[in-house]
Amino acid sequence: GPLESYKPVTKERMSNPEPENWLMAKGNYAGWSYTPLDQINAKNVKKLKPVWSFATGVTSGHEAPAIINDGVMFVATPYNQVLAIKAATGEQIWRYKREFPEGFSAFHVTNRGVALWGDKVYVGGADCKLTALDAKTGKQVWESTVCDWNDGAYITSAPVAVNGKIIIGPSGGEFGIRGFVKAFDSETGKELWTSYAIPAPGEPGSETWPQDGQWKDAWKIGGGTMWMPGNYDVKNDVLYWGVGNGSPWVGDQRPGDNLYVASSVAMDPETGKIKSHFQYHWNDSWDWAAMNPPTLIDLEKDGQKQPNLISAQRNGYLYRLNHAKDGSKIDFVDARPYVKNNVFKSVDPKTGRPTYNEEATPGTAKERMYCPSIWGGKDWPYEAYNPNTGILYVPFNDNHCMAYAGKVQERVPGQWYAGVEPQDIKVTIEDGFKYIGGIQAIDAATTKEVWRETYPGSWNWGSIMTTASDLIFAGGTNDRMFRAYDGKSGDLLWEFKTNSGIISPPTSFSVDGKQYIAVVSGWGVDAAWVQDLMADRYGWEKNAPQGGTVWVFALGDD
Ligand SMILES: O=C(O)c1cc(C(=O)O)c2c(n1)C(=O)C(=O)c1cc(C(=O)O)[nH]c1-2
Ligand SMILES: [Ca+2]
Repeated sequence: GPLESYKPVTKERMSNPEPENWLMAKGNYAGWSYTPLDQINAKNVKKLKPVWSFATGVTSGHEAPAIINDGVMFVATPYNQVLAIKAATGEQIWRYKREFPEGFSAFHVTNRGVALWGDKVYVGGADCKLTALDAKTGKQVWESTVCDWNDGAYITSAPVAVNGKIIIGPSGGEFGIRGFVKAFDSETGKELWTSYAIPAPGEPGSETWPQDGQWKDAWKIGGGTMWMPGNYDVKNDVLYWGVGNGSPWVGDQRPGDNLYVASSVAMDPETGKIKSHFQYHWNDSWDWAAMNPPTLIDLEKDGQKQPNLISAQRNGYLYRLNHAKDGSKIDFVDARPYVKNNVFKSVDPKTGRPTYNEEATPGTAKERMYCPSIWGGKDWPYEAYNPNTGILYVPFNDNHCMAYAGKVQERVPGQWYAGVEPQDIKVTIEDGFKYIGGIQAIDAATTKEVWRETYPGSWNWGSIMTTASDLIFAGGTNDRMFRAYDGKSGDLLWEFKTNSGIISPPTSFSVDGKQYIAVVSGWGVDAAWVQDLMADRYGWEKNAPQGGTVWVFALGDD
């Protein structure tokens, strides 16, 4: 039956999440994917055993973390389902399910999880809906429309709950969408504001788009979808959000820098106003979205304040930035490649602006080979930051490149509009490659690599979680493994083969003083797409079996 009691989620709790809970996608507003729990440690992690598992009954890629509030777990699945489960025992409390409308399809049918606020659970539907559910019963309280799926937009993101607002951005960067985020009132579902990633003519930044001529309307279909959850600076009340790739991918069909494509933006959560930005690369022509916002860190070394934003971006560079407290500016600090990038000839040490190798910049009817490929040094999976050690853990993919030649496509609402057909993309793997996927541990204070793990036979699509006991947990490989590593040395300490491959972020919680680790196994979407390609071409293992299952682990007796 329904829950008798439920602990409401307040601003105070979201700002300082209790160690026993995992109240939002990345565990805290800063985006750390870190648990303060430390019962499971390097000495005892070998005793980790599954305590329960639960088949969601759904296929397609499961990218939602298990969100936990006071012993209640919420898991979103592809195809518009949400499960509420007793976190310690695996007993189902309720299941919410909503059918897609007739004729609906989306390029990525996946979901990156729920948001919690008050006594409700919020979930985005691929068909452009944002739905509020009663946390006790799973019954719908309100539903609002975020985007128009007939136009090619769809939702995969987890919403972000800030100050009683539910904030979410749709996808559609390959369908000629003009990206945006919207905020809704958590109680009523009333739409409060919309913030576009691409300025309209006359707005600041519009001068970076064609003003006249053949491409003068490029801004209306210019991409820049804001399809991953943002991070939030609670103390200073500033939201940091990521902006995706340019549309079409071919940059010469939208001459100019194209703000705020491939940028991080700082926004006022009250109004959605963009206060400042940093653009990682201008006139994106590589599908190198900057959809993940930087991780907010607070580091001091030798009495010196360190840069307060860090991220491994899809373009293959690791960036450190400094934001003004009030969000009014974002300064470049430094950048270095963490995988091979053959496009950037240099990066201006003052501004961070790259110069390009034209030989690696595709254009209309101009085929060029570039590295990393569209999936980047790192696609959407979350990096993790351990505040005790100052180490950033980056799930990465290296040694992959691709070539394409752009063409002018007519934009038809709802249809593919990348300026190249998917079957004409030529993905190549570097001759004699030793690995593709891996994990890099990077000291945030120096950007020096501390260790790296590499996967000879797999890409890595696994978000990372780090713990107060200095372990990291990650899946992401095609062999269905879920693993624990020593965060300092990178030594593999434990692994467990699940039903399918893991592309959902691991989380941790405790009930009655006992620590658990949760992860959802369920291979699909781009991880599966690229593995099919590797199987055909390099004889890799065929795809991991499909099917979503929630796994929960705890220490056993031996
Ligand atoms: O431009 C966009 O709007 C957009 C959306 C999404 C998505 O919503 O999942 C992906 C991408 N782009 C993308 O470029 C990409 O590589 C990608 C991988 C995945 C995935 O779930 O495995 N989604 C997406
Ligand atoms: Ca994209």
